[in-house]
Amino acid sequence: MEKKIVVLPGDGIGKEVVDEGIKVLDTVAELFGHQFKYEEDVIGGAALDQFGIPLREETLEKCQQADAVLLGAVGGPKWDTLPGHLRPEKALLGLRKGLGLFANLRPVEVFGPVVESSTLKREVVEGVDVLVVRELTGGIYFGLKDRGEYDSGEAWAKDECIYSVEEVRRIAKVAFEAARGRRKKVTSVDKANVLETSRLWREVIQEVHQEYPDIELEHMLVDNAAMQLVRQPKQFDVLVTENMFGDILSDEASVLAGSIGLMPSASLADAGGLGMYEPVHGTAPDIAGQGKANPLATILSCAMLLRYSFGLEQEADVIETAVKSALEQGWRTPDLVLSQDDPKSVLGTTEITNKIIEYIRKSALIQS
Ligand SMILES: NC(=O)c1ccc[n+]([C@@H]2O[C@H](COP(=O)([O-])OP(=O)(O)OC[C@H]3O[C@@H](n4cnc5c(N)ncnc54)[C@H](O)[C@@H]3O)[C@@H](O)[C@H]2O)c1
Ligand SMILES: CC(C)[C@H](C(=O)O)[C@@H](O)C(=O)O
Ligand SMILES: [Mg+2]
Repeated sequence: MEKKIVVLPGDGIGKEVVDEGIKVLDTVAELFGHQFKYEEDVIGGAALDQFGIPLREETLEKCQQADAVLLGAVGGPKWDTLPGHLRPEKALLGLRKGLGLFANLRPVEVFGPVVESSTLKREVVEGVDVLVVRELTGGIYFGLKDRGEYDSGEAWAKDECIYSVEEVRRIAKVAFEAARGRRKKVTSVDKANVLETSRLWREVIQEVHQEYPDIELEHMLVDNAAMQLVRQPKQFDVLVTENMFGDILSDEASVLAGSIGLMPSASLADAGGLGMYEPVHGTAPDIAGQGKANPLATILSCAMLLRYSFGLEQEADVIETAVKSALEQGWRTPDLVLSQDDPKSVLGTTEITNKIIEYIRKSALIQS
């Protein structure tokens, strides 16, 4: 199979982890006889430094013509004082909107071997398998678009939260469809006791649910959901929510998995459309340049890329199994080690990737 992947490393650890993801994709391509062509471009702070804007029109066009996009992360202290429209993070929003990527899938799986990396009790997190379906191109992130912005020093600032019926309907369908292939339960998270957009959200979710009588639906207010997620996470199967709640709850859910460095994501458009794949975490300025960022979230995002954009199930499985094998054998990055007394073998970004590649090669050998 021949495919074109646009690679956008971004800033901070973005580049470090994306480099590792590409090594893994290259290994899979070699072993399974595929040809992946990469086209790299700058976005976020890197694009600001080079071109004076966080997202260039030609970058968006390149992505539109690609088969998939692999992204690291954007932002960092260097650009924190810039006005809103120049923030590196706006590049990400521009890409998501420009590519129509309204459905963000953030799986939260607790890998058995790293269950001790979670700060929560073993019996609470062991076996957790939640899919967060986050609406990605609506809500308060986009409401104020083209209507001006806050200038530091002004007496007030404003963000608008807007959702249309259609925006809610299409993400509801993604959630119910996903639940059909899982444990058949959807928890819709909103703030319907206060927000008008949440009242609309709840009504539309209920309406779409009529088409999915085989799926159990429950509604939960977001403050309670934040609490339930760490109190009793195994009650959740698919959790569907709006843009900002999904951002916050998915970072919170990373505590179940043991580290945000283990959390992959896929951002998808309508069925068959382009997909963008990125770790859930940011540019981690506190550890950037030290060779100790956990690349597994990006490597698992590459597996999602193969599965969702290229339909390469077996190749995706091989990557996921290799990640599990490396963890089972006790290999860890520093973020997964809670105590200095832990006897686990701690590896850097490149070293743990090399282990994953070793396991991928071994499993391909066994299968052939
Ligand atoms: N998708 C994105 O591009 C994205 C996502 C989140 C934050 N950001 C940006 O990143 C910058 C830093 O944000 P932040 O510090 O709030 O969040 P962050 O996710 O970058 O870091 C939070 C904490 O998690 C740790 N961490 C994150 N990823 C890790 C990894 N792979 N391995 C080991 N440890 C990891 C960091 O060291 C840090 O202690 C900000 O500019 C923010 O806007 C970008
Ligand atoms: C950097 C930021 C715009 C982004 C978001 O809020 O969506 C990030 O936190 C994420 O989770 O992908
Ligand atoms: Mg986030």
